[in-house]
Amino acid sequence: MASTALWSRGAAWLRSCRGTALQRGRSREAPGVLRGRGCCREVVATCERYAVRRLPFARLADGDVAFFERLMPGRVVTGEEEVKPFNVDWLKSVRGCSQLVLKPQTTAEVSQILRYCHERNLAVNPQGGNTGLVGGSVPVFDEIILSTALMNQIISFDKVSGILVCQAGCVLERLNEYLEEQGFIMPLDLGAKGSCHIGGNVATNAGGLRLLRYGSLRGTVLGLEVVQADGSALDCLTSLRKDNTGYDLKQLFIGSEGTLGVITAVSILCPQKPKAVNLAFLGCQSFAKVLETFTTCRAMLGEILSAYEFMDEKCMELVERHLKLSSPVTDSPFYVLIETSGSNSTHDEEKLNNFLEQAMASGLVTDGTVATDDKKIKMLWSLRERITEALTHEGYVYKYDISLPVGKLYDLVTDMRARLGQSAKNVVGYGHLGDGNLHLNITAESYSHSLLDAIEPFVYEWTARYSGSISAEHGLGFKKKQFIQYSKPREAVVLMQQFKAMLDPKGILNPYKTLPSALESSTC
Ligand SMILES: O=C(O)CC[C@@H](O)C(=O)O
Ligand SMILES: [Zn+2]
Repeated sequence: MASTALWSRGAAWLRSCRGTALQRGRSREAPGVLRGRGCCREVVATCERYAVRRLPFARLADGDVAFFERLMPGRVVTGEEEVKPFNVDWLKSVRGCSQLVLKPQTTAEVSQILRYCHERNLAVNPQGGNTGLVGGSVPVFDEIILSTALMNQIISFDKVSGILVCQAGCVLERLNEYLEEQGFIMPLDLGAKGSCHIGGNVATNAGGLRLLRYGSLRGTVLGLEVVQADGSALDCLTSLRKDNTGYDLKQLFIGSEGTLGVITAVSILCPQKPKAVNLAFLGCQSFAKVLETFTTCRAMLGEILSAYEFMDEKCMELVERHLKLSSPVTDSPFYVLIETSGSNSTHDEEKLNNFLEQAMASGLVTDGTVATDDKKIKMLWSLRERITEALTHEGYVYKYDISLPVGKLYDLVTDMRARLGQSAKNVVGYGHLGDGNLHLNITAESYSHSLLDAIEPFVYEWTARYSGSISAEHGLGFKKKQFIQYSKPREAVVLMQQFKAMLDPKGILNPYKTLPSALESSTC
């Protein structure tokens, strides 16, 4: 974590980067190229704001397309309409201008694609299910899109060890369904499970709803197969739980957002499917009570506690209004979801009931409902999982994914609300309280530069003041990369840039993402 002194230096570093590069950016090609190719207003604005300009990669030529068509006939997409959905992120806030999507099926094909692009100096945007929220999964300019959509084979599952080996393009929910049939589950669960790919999950080190119980992918991913920028395959696809031979290289690729290599296969340790799952959905009258309820339930439920999520009343109002869902618990400023996963339903229900009785008696909780059957559990989870979707109905959404000491989590929402007053439509807070992860979302009718100025860098300064992280689980992608120094000291960023330069000397892999580029930092 960056110390306060380093952070102050970091802020000055950022300001000087913006000043210098902006002036250069204006006189060069980026904004013109973007406008000419129909990029959306926000990406033009963001490129101007952070002086992102197209790096001197080669431009796609007819000969390149012909090469790929020979390599994988029928899996090369060039039609403008067909390429369109791959060019825009799920939030529709970042839009690239790629003219080519490649859909390899094998690691050998990924190798051949990257070897060719490396030689030709063509930039590549690796893309999984395209569910990212920071503009990391779509091209910024005309990068070739390398989609893992057809790399969707399960390679093996070992029932004794619970280790699954699969290709990177497997959809998370499909993997979970497959495992459930064998009495196991994925250690990861998130709202986008129906479309996100496991390779993308690993590349962003996605956190999600089960992290409290099963830990992060940094612990559950045992091995990776990665294709490097020059096309050479790196086989670290071990299924060993213990392996202390040299550096753990896979960790470098977990959370690297496709900037260091393309993940083609994953080996992952999967937990046993719990025999009994219960869900309590409760109303609390203050955030202090949300915190105390967490402390109490953790102490009383012990190892069967598998999730502790919270949302504020504004989230609930939007979910009910836009998605026509109806909450069985109402009239509370805060709501919490407490999930238990265990092996004995009688024992677990008894523990949960004891906790609920105490929580009600002491006034921690004022209302609530408990679900033990699948249908009701799913319905209650959807009130929390679909907040992201509900927010998109409100107009433009400014998203922040912050790690903080748990006691400070909601203060940021309150301070932001006071700061923005009527200039924002909604300022809402929800997230993975058990992991100290706040999702602060601000909505407005449409994108506005002045509202962004009121939010940033205030939100990052606030986070750094309490030694938090400006990206808990979504990554930095395109939208947040210029703010990395609020959470990392300059020395760490320089080291990261050195790793990038070593593994991808031409910078062809997911350029303009995750790190302030060497070009920009060299101007500082
Ligand atoms: O939309 C968001 O800000 C959060 C999305 C996701 O991480 C969640 O926890 O629902
Ligand atoms: Zn989340």
